[in-house]
Amino acid sequence: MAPLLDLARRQSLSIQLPSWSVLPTRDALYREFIFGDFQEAFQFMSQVAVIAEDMNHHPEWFNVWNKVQVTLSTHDSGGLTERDIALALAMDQIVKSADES
Ligand SMILES: C[C@H](O)[C@H](O)[C@H]1CNC2=NC(N)=NC(=O)C2=N1
Repeated sequence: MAPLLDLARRQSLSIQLPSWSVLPTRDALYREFIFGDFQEAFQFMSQVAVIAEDMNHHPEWFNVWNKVQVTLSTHDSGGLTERDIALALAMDQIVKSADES
């Protein structure tokens, strides 16, 4: 079972994951992604799905048209672990690559 992030690591999150926030109500990362349309949003979700399966670490997400609201937490550990950071970074990389293409 992955260990929960320690305080120092939590304090680094705002630097490493500037587009994400830690929810006040639970130990989880949150980001809302906004795309041009549903097709782009779903394409993003499809790309994440492959990575999530590879990592065996899955997002909690909600999609309405061009928006994807993502919450990340490690259920087996009951809160934030390095696995959540890794998946968040992977998601950021997908949209960063898309923005640059
Ligand atoms: C059985 C399976 O390996 C576990 O349930 C994995 C799957 N994906 C997961 N995803 C997340 N976010 N947290 C987990 O603890 C987790 N555990």
